[in-house]
Amino acid sequence: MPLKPSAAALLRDADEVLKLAARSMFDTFAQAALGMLVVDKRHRIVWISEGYKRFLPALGFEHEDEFVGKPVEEVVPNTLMVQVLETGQPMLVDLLTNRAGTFLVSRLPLRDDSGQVIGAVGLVFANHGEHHETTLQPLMLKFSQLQQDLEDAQRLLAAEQVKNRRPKYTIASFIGTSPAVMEVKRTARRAASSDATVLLLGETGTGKELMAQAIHAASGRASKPFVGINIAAIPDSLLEAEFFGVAPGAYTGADRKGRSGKFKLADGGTLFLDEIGDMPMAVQAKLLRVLQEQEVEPLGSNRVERINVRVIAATSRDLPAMVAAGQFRADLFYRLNVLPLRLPPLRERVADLDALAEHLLDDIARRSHMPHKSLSAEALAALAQHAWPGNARELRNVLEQAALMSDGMTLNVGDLQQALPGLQPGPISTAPQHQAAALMLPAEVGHKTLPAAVAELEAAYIAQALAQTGGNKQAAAKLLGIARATLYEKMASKPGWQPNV
Ligand SMILES: Nc1ncnc2c1ncn2[C@@H]1O[C@H](COP(=O)(O)OP(=O)(O)OP(=O)(O)O)[C@@H](O)[C@H]1O
Repeated sequence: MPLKPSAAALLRDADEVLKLAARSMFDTFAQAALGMLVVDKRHRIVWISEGYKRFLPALGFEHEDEFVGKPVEEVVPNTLMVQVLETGQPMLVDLLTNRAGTFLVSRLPLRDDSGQVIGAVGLVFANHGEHHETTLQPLMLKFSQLQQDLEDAQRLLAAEQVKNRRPKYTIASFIGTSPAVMEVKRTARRAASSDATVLLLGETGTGKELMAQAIHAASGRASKPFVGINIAAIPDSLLEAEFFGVAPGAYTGADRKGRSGKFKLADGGTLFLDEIGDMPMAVQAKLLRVLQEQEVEPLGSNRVERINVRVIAATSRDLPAMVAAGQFRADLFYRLNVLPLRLPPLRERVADLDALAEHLLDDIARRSHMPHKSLSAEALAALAQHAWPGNARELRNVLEQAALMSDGMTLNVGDLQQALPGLQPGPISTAPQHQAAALMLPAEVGHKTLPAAVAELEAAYIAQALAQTGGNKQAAAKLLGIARATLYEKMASKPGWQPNV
């Protein structure tokens, strides 16, 4: 009768079997996997299998001894081995993507007799690029298909974004015929015909972004993208990635596949840098280099990419004062200030108020599917009294609220006061009467040509009609016996036209 083994002997045997099993499994995995590596608890690679050596060139290493001994996170981009060491939790199946390719991997912690994590083993089972006859092939094929679908979707999205980046505005969309605006538009047309950097200066809401899009649309780059970036809206720590992009494998998380920066997205077109005065000094130095070299280096890459981008910058801040205070680099300021364009605040071009309000009310009606509402002459006179610190944007908001809250088709001072409680009624100008009086026939003909005299009479006659109809252009056109469009044309052709102010 065979001897019954003692409990102690059984335990010893089991321990032996387990050790043997562990060693044999280790050898089996080392052979079955494409590659295998072992790290110690301080993250250092202590061993790699024969198969793993195939990945070294793609990871940027020629010899095993340059790789072994290094912390794993430094030499294998995007690895999560450190997480396994820190949590002691295995990751049985994961996809790892880095500059060597995409791989199906497993990561297992190694523990000592007391259960302490003393290291980890990483196994590479399948390489997405290679088609091995393995049981994992269906899974990798599925992954391959999904990745292809994702790339197709990204390409479609990028094409859509380029379409959406086409500018919405032209120089004619910048409403206004006051002398200040006519001068701005003339300079903008000149700017559009060159590739020089434009610096748009002006208070908030004066139309800097609109003008940037308009210059792009009138330039030779109109068919290429217009890309805008609001520097004030982006945290300082993310600005560089936003501008210059991120190389694949440089980061984990959302950026692990890399992404293009705004400079690259705007290649061939125009990059609009809004709120340039809010740019941190460290990024200013890098921006200056990109503007001078027309080259960008994505974060985490050691390759520079050539770009061809026209820059339009804008700010509402006093850049020369910031330069004097050491808050803005003088060299960058001079590099940006090639073609400065100052957009006048609304209070300096009250003559445009009527046309701008009319345009904005038209736009508000179109977007909200409401009927078009007009302003009474008193309402317009009251608007002319206001200082408009928020400029056209503030005017738009006031008109939008007033249009929404009022029932009638004509907005009066009371309607506007609901949206802008401090609004004061203003005097209605009697200028047309003065002009009409001044048009009495002179004692002698000669100091004015006939066309000039006719134009003067026409302007005064139109002004008189508008005054009589309380600024209602439809009614004024009727009184004058011309079409409304003709009236607009005539008004637009007269710089500085101030019918009601
Ligand atoms: N001259 C103009 N003609 C027509 N619309 C205008 C004009 N100026 C401004 N607007 C309108 O006013 C709003 C604000 O303009 P925009 O965003 O271009 O101003 P901004 O100067 O860039 O402002 P911020 O400095 O606050 O960014 C927009 O809806 C724009 O279409």
